[in-house]
This record gives sequence, structure tokens and C-alpha cells, in this order.
Amino acid sequence: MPARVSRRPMEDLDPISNAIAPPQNESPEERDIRIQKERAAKQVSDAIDAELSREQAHEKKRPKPVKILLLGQSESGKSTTLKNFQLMYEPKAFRAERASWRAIIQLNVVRSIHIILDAMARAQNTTDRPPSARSSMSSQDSLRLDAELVQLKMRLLPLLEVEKSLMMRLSLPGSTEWEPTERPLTTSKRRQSKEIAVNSTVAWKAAFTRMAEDRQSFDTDHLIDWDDPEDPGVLLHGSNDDMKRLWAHPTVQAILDKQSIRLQESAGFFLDSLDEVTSLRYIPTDDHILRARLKTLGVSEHRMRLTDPTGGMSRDFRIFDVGGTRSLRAAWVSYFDDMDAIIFLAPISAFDQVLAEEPTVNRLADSYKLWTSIVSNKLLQHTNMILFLNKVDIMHAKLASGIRLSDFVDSYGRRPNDFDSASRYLKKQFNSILKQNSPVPRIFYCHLTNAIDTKSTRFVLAGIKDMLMRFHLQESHLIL
Ligand SMILES: Nc1nc2c(ncn2[C@@H]2O[C@H](COP(=O)(O)OP(=O)(O)OP(=O)(O)O)[C@@H](O)[C@H]2O)c(=O)[nH]1
Ligand SMILES: [Mg+2]
Repeated sequence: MPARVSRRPMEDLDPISNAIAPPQNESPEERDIRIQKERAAKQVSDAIDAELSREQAHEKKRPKPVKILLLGQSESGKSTTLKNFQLMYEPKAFRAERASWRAIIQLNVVRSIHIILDAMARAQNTTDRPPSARSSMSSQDSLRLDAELVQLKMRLLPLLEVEKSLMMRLSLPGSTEWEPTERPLTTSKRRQSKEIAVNSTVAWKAAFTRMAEDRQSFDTDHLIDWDDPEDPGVLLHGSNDDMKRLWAHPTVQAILDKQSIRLQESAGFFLDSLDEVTSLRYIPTDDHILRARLKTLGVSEHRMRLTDPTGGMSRDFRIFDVGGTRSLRAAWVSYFDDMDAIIFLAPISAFDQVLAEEPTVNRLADSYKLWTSIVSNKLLQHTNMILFLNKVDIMHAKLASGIRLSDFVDSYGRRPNDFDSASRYLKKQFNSILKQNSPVPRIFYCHLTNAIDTKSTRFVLAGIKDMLMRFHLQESHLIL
């Protein structure tokens, strides 16, 4: 006997079927109306589907953005290179941030004064000790401060409060951190001091720019709140003469020299531009913004649309800027996938310095090691490599002042201590590391750069942009 199939009552259907099932006891008229409505709804739904697939097809055709990752040790010039890109391709947006950079430059100035005052205190401490105690200490630091210097020191002490308040203002929750770092000094001497480091590029800038609704226009003049009682501009202006006298004082120069502190070469140095930087209603120039120092903590992505001047073709570019301190390098790897090019910065002038975070490690040796690990990384074996042997201006000055490369790099041997020989030698070293670690041939360019010189950097970056655009187009099979 066949099994009896009973019709399941509606309530037994699953909830979705239940919800879309036709009503029970529907009359023929109601059924016709329902079917008409369902047809109309389907037409709308089909039209939406068609629009979605058209958009998806268009999205697929749209070329992928060109991605560039900036790598290199801390203070190698990554963020400065990014600033150059922004200045070239988004000058309006770059200049709209002048108000924020003004605060960083003020902080850089005060920090340099802080370093000098600390050096003076060390010199004074050593001099004030009895000769027996002095000889067991770094007696070479001792130098007596004359009455003028003691007065200058007293008058400049309030600037340390300005430094504190600027740092507090920058330290928006989650955007910045106080980083205890050391000055990048020679291998033999190091000094502890604090540097502000920034996590998010957006939040800290907002702290120094007037709210959008307050803006009369996008002129920098309107973006700076000149009446802000917390603005250190007036105090800095009033201290200008004292700062200049301090910096020019022969005893101060001797103290810095004895303690191997070379402020002129250090990041965020503005003591030779005090008249400009401390003028009332000071607005930073492009050049000053490039020289301003603000350490990067996290990874920040910058998007810009660049045009190929010959073909008129536009491409989206994404540039990733990372923090270069040793403890931050592990985070780089997650960005290795899918990069079109790496711009690796090696500051060649740092051959006689040690890492701030690891005082036993020579900075040039660290750059070699880092470069080796980048070029040998499997994820990057097809990635175009662009090497910037950066800070050539400091390298020139250093070699000319008599500091010998061979005293820090044994293998340099008896080669001449001039810029051409030294840079040629270093170029060869980096090149051979790349060759030894590149099983698959890849595009490699090496440039000697000065990232604070906008003119020469503009030229190099334009070449890189054009090369990447062409390469990217070929990759996308848009041209052959
Ligand atoms: N003289 C000179 N200074 C440079 C050059 N490139 C960068 N600088 C300065 O060096 C300092 C450090 O540069 P940044 O771009 O902040 O270094 P970074 O690689 O981003 O450092 P992190 O964010 O700590 O990883 C800044 O004050 C720059 O103005 C250069 O070629 N010559
Ligand atoms: Mg940086």
C-alpha cells in the first residue's frame, strides 16, 4: 500500500518559506493582483542587478592603484620623501597644513635649546666637582660657564615649559606618544632626550588648525589662531636674541663639540633660521616643512591621483609611510603583498652614528642589514626596488670636515675620503647585496638624494612616477 502523502500545513514550513508563501484562501482576483505586483517587483530587482553587474565590470576595468612602500631606518627620510610627493602633486593640501607644521617647528627649536641647556648643565656639573672626582668622570665635558651664559640659561628656562605644553597638546589620545630617544650622536657619545612621535597623521594636525567652521578661507593666515593664549609664538619671539646669543656663544660651541653633539646635522635643526622661525606671524615655508622633524609611529596610507603628462592618463597612487625604529619594523611585513615599488632610504651620512634605539649598532651597518632582509624577502622578489642613498648634503659636509669613512667602515681601506669615491663605493655595496639576493631579475634604480632639497627630489620622484605608470600600464595590458 503506497504511503499517504499529506499536505503540510503552512505553519510547518520553515520561517522564510512561510513568510513568502501566498496567503491561504486567496481569491482568483487577489491572486492576479499579487502576481502582477510580483512581476513589477522582479523587474525592479532585475534592473538593480543589471546596474550592479555593470558597476562591477567597470570596477574590474578600472586599473588597480599604484602602491609604493617607503622603508628604511628611523630618520632615514621616509616621511620627508612623502612630503615631497605631497608638495609636488597636492600642493594645496600640503600648504593647508602649514599651521600644524608651525607648531612642530617651534617644538624642534625648543628641543634644540633643551639639548644645549642639558649639555651646559653636564659641563657645569663636571666643572663644579672636586678635581679628584672630576678625573674619574668624563672630565673632557667640563667647561666653565661665564656670567653671561648663566644669565642666558636662566632666561631661557621658561622655554622648557613651552616644550612641555606643546607636547601635551600634540598628545591627543591615540594619536601620539612621547618616545624616549637619544640624540643621533657619534658612536662614542649618546645623550638621552625625548622626542614626540606620531601615530595618526590626521589627529595631531587638527590640534593646531582652526576648526573648519571657523575658517574664513583656506589661506594659512586664517588657519592659525594668532590670538591663541597657548601659542608659544610670542614667547619664542621674545627669546629670539637670547637663543641666538646662546647658539653663537663660543663656550657653548666648545661644550657641544666636546660632547660630540652636532646639532647642525640633527633632525629638526632650525637654530640658523631663528629670525624667520621666531618672527611674529611666522608661517613655515615649504623648505621649513621639509626640514621639520616628527617621528612616525604607525603606518599611514596616503592617496593621490597622479597624471602622466605625456598621455594625459591618470592613476591612483597609494603611498605607505612606516615608522623605522627597530621595534616597529615587524609591522612592515603585512604591507609587502601587492606593492608595485619599494623606495628604500639609506642615510649614508650616518656612517659614524649609532641607532638611537640600539646604541651598540652602527647606523650604516643597520641599513645594510635592513636592505639585505628586504631584497631577500620572498614576498618582494618581483617588487621594483628603488634605493635612495639619502642625506648626501650632510655626507658632503662630513667628509669635507675631515671625518673619515675608513675609520668606521674597515673595508673602505685606503680609498680617497671624497664624496665621489665614498658614494660610488657605497652604491656598489648596496647593489651587490641586491644582486646576491635577487634570483629573479627586477627593476632597480639607485639615486643619491637630498630629500630636503625640493628641486632635485622633484626630478627624481617625477622619474619614478613616470616609470611606475608605464610599468603599471604594461602590467595591466593597457599598453604593450
Ligand atoms: N640634511 C638633510 N636632512 C634630511 C634629509 N632627508 C631627511 N632629512 C631630515 O631628517 C629628519 C628625519 O627625516 P624623517 O623623514 O622624519 O625620517 P623617517 O625615516 O620618516 O623617520 P621615522 O619616522 O622615525 O621612521 C627630518 O628632520 C628631515 O627634515 C636629507 O637628505 N638631508
Ligand atoms: Mg617618518
